[in-house]
Amino acid sequence: MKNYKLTVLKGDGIGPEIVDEAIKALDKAADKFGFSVEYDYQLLGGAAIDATGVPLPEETVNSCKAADSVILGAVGGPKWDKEPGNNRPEAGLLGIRKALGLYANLRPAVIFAPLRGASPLKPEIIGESLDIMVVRELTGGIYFGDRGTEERDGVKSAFDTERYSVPEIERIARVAFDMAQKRDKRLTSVDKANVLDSSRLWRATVDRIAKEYPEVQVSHLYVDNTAMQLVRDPGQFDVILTSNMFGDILSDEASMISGSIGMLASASLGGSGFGLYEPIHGSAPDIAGQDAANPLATILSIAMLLRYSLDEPEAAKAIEDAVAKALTKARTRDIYTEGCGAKLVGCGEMGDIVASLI
Ligand SMILES: NC(=O)c1ccc[n+]([C@@H]2O[C@H](COP(=O)([O-])OP(=O)(O)OC[C@H]3O[C@@H](n4cnc5c(N)ncnc54)[C@H](O)[C@@H]3O)[C@@H](O)[C@H]2O)c1
Ligand SMILES: CC(C)[C@H](C(=O)O)[C@@H](O)C(=O)O
Ligand SMILES: [Mg+2]
Repeated sequence: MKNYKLTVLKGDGIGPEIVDEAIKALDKAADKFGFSVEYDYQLLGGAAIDATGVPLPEETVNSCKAADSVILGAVGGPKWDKEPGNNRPEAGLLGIRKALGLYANLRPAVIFAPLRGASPLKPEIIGESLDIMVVRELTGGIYFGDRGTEERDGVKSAFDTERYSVPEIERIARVAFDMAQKRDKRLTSVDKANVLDSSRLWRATVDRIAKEYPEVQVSHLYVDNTAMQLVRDPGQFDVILTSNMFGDILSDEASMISGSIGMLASASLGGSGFGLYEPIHGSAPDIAGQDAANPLATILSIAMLLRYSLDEPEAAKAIEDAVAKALTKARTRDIYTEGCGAKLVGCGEMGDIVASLI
């Protein structure tokens, strides 16, 4: 029997609640499809600061490097907001992405049919279906450029630098083009080339890589226009290729079209089979500990893990099908609407229902 070794980083806030439900689904899928999973639980973020003084302990990095892949909940919360920038929980998250070389972040925004009424967009705007893949560069750009705070002549200032090299753009562009080639063959590269040098290099590099993929139809949009187009006509997008910060912002926007940020999964990959799987949302301190969080983004991240890293496509599909079925029976608060026909449940019950349907 195949045995997979996974490092699990529950993190903070709702992190432990949603990860527990995701593990339930994975264990059920393992039973059903005949493989086993070993978990190594490690600390990241605020939980790691409390226990060790730093958001990314070396033991965590070592465990992740020795694992087949990593499952992550979310990090951060008001308790640690006063930590210096390089010791915040979020610095731990950026640190683990960088340490593992996970430069490609896939964030699929799909709408499950039962949730059409939960989307803030009108049905005629959503159209028949919605299936957008945001490909976000994850280990470069302004998140990792030179930064600092300084004071001159009594005036304080701070700066962060957006910097991209040609090889960084080339490798993320290839991920997005490969993805588009397997999907509807439409790729939109999003930048701010009317203002930023880094975006002009991005655009020129994407155009050069595009020549390797003659079947893929490429367009370029400015990020401000993209934010508007996503709610005007989301169906125009297939694959969106963009930088670290623009991808962060646009994927939160795209998530809402699918009904809730609690629905959007993600895979962070580095060119090998190894990956880190996490929901795109944060630690939601406002609902932590209330059994109110939607665990489906994390459960759907497990489906991505099974598909992209563990090569268990049938188990992945079984989880996605179970989520689709579960949505007709039960909903957490964020996706519940009056008259939807499903019952209002907490995080734990939602996880139980999904697991029972696998
Ligand atoms: N990947 C990560 O670990 C990650 C991502 C984003 C934010 N954060 C951190 O999380 C903390 C809170 O940030 P924020 O409030 O801006 O973003 P957030 O995503 O945590 O929450 C935004 C809103 O969405 C709701 N929400 C999020 N996930 C939900 C879920 N699964 N089910 C139901 N509702 C959900 C929250 O209740 C909140 O109202 C901050 O410390 C931030 O830095 C971490
Ligand atoms: C918490 C933060 C560092 C993180 C990011 O900006 O990448 C989050 O918003 C995300 O989308 O995963
Ligand atoms: Mg984000």
